[in-house]
Amino acid sequence: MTFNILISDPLSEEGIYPLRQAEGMNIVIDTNSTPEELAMKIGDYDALLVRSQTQVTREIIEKGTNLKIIGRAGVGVDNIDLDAATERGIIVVNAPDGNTNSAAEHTMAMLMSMARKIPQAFNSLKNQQWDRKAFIGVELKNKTLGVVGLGRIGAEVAARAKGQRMNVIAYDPFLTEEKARKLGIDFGSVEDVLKAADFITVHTPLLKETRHLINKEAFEIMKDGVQIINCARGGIIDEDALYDAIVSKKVAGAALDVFEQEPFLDHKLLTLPEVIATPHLGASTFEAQESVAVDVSIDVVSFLNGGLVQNPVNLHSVSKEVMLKIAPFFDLSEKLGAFLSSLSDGVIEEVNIFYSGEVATNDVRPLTRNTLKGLLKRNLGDHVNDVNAKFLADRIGIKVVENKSSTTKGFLNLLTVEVKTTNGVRRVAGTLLNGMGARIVKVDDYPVDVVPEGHLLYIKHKDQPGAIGRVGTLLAKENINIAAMQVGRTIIGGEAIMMLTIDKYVDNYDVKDLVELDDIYEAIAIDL
Ligand SMILES: NC(=O)C1=CN([C@@H]2O[C@H](COP(=O)(O)OP(=O)(O)OC[C@H]3O[C@@H](n4cnc5c(N)ncnc54)[C@H](O)[C@@H]3O)[C@@H](O)[C@H]2O)C=CC1
Ligand SMILES: O=C(O)C(=O)COP(=O)(O)O
Repeated sequence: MTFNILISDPLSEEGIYPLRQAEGMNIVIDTNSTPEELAMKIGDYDALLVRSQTQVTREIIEKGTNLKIIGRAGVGVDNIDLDAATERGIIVVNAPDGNTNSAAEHTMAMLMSMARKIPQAFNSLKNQQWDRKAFIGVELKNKTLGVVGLGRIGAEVAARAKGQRMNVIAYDPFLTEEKARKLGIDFGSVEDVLKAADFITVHTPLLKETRHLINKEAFEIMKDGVQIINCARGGIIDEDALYDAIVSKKVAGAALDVFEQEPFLDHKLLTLPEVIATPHLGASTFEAQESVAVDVSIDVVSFLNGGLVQNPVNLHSVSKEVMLKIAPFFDLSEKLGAFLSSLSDGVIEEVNIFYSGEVATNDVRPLTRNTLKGLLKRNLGDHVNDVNAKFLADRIGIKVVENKSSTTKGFLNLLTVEVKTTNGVRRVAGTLLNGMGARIVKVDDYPVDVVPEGHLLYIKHKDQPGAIGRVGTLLAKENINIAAMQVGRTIIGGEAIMMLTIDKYVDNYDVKDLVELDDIYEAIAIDL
């Protein structure tokens, strides 16, 4: 059997050795096609291998009628429409470890070049200027580096910065005090990091939550003269806000490897002398390119030959028998996890999943993985799936416990998920109603009956006349329309909760005025 493989971004020739060596692989390297040309020819291929430049859009995926696997020789999969791939049953694999070191080294190179104005000085010298006054830099020693996103690359950067005798403070939703202590760094909220740092470097994926994480408001709370690095993804920093912050002298320097729109030839940030930049070179070393290409090539060969893959991004792997019995619970389990990821705050330490009733007689591990996927997706993005969710939870240090029982408290089946964080315990329970789909039936100790979909608002309030009216009035002022509402309480006149389904996406900031009301204790936006 012969498989047609298309490589549409430049990959290391040494790295694709596993593909070249495997039998039956017809490899075509074509790195010059326009998106239209790619869409025309993709139907001929079984596998597509890319880096960050090829935009693997829904259109391309839908035209890939023979496509079985997409290999991303690198980390970020934001150039691949994962939903479209999953819908078409196309597995996406990436190479998450191969370029960590290179990206961390590039970040340090950018940090040092920026601090000592090396690119600017070099340019001046090339223009036949011997100018020693214009390029006075700052030392790194004893300065504070703020790291936003302490995953693989962020952690490597933190370790290197300590080698430069810098103090490091980091924020990551999965960073605990204990972990920070072990790494010899400080930890705090995003605000703490932004306020304390002389240099700030971001290392998160580009997600809904991280888009413009560094915006006008963020710049305002930073130290005067702060310097910024982005070697992660364009879009994490709001480029217009960065431009204004540099012009106003709030920000003294910026080192950028990635941009909101790539590639480009002209960029207004590059007109500022404080900005140094590289054209997305973080992973561009011989070592990293060989390593990531080897990793995806091995996965592509293995997958096309019916084997397992090491780095699946969207694979749903359950046996047929298990699938038949538990498949109806997949969506509910993911939504319970997603619900709790919004409801709970603090660092997640433990997840307890209680399976009751008939569902508990099955192997429920795929449901557990799906719950974890829902729970972790908010911070880790779309590369979390039911295959890698447990692995990621383990890696982060989250204890996961499955409990089974026959007691269902009146329901045929009941799934209860409980999350312990550094700030307390939160719980949500759901069931499948015969012929009526999924329902959330309990939030913490409060009974409710809520369809787990769309835009929800959880509000905890004092059970007294007028509370509901005040919430309605305030939401109306914000032009937020209520589509459905549920109230739950355990005792009359005590604490109670409202679960609202609303017509548009809001975040916690949009509903912050609710908690200013005397009888409202919590207001949390939940998007399912
Ligand atoms: N410039 C380049 O050529 C390269 C860029 N990258 C990019 O670097 C970034 C980091 O990559 P890795 O470290 O491998 O990923 P990773 O998945 O190991 O780490 C990302 C970390 O960001 C954290 N995070 C998520 N949301 C957050 C938030 N709102 N605030 C703070 N932290 C948050 C996650 O908890 C996770 O620990 C990615 O965007 C990746 O695409 C990676 C390699 C090369
Ligand atoms: O791995 C990543 O996320 C990167 O950004 C590297 O991108 P590249 O493969 O060099 O186009």
